[in-house]
Amino acid sequence: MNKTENQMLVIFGASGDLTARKLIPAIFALARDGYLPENFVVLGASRSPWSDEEFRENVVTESKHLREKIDESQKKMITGFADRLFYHELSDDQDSDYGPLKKRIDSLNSEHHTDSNYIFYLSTPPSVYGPISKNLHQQGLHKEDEGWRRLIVEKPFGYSLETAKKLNKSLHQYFKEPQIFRIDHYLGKETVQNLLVTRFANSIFEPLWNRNYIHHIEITNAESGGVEKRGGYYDKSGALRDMFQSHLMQIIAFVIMEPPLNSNAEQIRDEKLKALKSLRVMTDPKVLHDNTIRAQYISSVIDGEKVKGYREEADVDPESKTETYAAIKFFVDNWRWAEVPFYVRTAKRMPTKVTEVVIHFKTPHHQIFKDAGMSNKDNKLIIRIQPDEGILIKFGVKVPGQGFKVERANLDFYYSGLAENHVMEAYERLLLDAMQGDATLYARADEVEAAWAFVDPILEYWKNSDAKVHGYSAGAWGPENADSLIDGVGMWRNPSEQLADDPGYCVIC
Ligand SMILES: NC(=O)C1=CN([C@@H]2O[C@H](COP(=O)(O)OP(=O)(O)OC[C@H]3O[C@@H](n4cnc5c(N)ncnc54)[C@H](OP(=O)(O)O)[C@@H]3O)[C@@H](O)[C@H]2O)C=CC1
Ligand SMILES: O=C1O[C@H](COP(=O)(O)O)[C@@H](O)[C@H](O)[C@H]1O
Repeated sequence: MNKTENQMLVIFGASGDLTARKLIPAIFALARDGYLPENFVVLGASRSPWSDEEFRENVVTESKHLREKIDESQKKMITGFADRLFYHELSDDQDSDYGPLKKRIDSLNSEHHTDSNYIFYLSTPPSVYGPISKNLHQQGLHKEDEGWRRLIVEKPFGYSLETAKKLNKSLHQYFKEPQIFRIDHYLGKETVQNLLVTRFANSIFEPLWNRNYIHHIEITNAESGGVEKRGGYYDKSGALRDMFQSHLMQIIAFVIMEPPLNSNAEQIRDEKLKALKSLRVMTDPKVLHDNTIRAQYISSVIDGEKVKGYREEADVDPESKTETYAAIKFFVDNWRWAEVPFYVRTAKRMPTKVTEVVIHFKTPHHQIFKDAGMSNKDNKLIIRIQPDEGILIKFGVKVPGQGFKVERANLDFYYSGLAENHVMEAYERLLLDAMQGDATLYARADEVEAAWAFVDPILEYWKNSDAKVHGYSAGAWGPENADSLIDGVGMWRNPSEQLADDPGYCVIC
């Protein structure tokens, strides 16, 4: 295990939703599981006029988010944990606020022996990432003379290629690239990391991982929830910016990248960058028309309850054209993937919450059992990212008895079946990595820009053309024409069922 040095975590946006819902529960879990160093404190900073005590109550002792995640035996640890939390009020986020903030950091550092090692976590609206970094720089808090200094930046990272470049430029004025950790919580998911292991640690997969054996690849990211309380943010963003540009592009990069020289952060990120740069950027309106679909959920009844349509959600423009469903077909212009189509869809208000990658293999060139019941779409590798994290392989077996009747069979693996099956939450894993200075699972500046370079023309096309915003009933698998995108190769897999329920003989369950 890497060493976690004594340190202080300074969270900007400490009074916000993310801090209470994800960050503090993740830090608590790290403390509970013995991952924190001996000397460790959290300093929350935001404009709400809270005391240390109020901060501790709001995010720890009275927090429903933390209580939901822990059992009776862990409740005893809460008080000791809360004592490691402090709060500093920024009066109105003025430059003049940062002198007093620096003093507070210095005094906590001497009192708690955090060895001048600081992580600054930007969990504020993106518009203040630049100003906060500038102020930290002005106070000399970027300098690594005594301890080290790191900056974690939340998503969204930019709104377009241009704004992402501007943000990178602005952050690079104040911090060096190796100090900057751009978070993408999907990279913290165990099964996303397992994509690399599946591919590069198994000689039964890697030799097949190319255009010679793979027919097409399908990725589904579905959420059953709607926009919840984030209508204001989401209406300016949409599914392509919110999920595709970040999380799905990272998954795509892991699926298509070449083997890195080793598992070091820079080697992996170099290969991801090369992979993202090899996506065929679509600019021709006809190509964009034929290969992209956008849609919005419309009001419907789910389990006897009426569910609002997207345009009726709070803080959403009643005439909004923002997509809550996006499906994109694309190609990758390199030797490994030439002519292999990729189909990726992401949406809110689908029948279930699921994320999976499906590798569809080609049929054997010479088929001696084609009249024996084996359809040509039967060899699949399904990598289930969430829920029921695991892997399923589908292949043909002979039905016992006379003759050669072929049926599909499943071979599956579930993380839940492992004796050691504690799957770390994404934020736990990523925070621990940043505490240890490991940037492998964080996005680099050039990667983020490469992802935007692919997405930008689609957004531009949707904004400027009259490309239709289709409707789909909340709780359905997208608009009626969703299948038209993929019908050249079959149908979208229905991922509603648990992996094990997928039809086929269960060979090892
Ligand atoms: N919530 C979530 O599930 C997710 C959030 N994110 C990202 O995390 C970040 C925070 O999100 P979330 O917690 O939901 O947002 P909230 O609106 O709940 O919180 C924002 C926080 O920033 C503080 N803040 C607002 N304006 C300023 C300012 N000018 N200077 C300093 N602090 C400011 C607010 O506190 P105060 O008013 O007291 O200053 C508050 O603590 C955003 O970038 C979001 O996109 C990413 C993924 C998921
Ligand atoms: O970043 C985001 O992710 C969530 C989905 O995350 P998951 O881990 O629950 O799959 C999404 O709901 C949100 O809109 C988006 O901003």
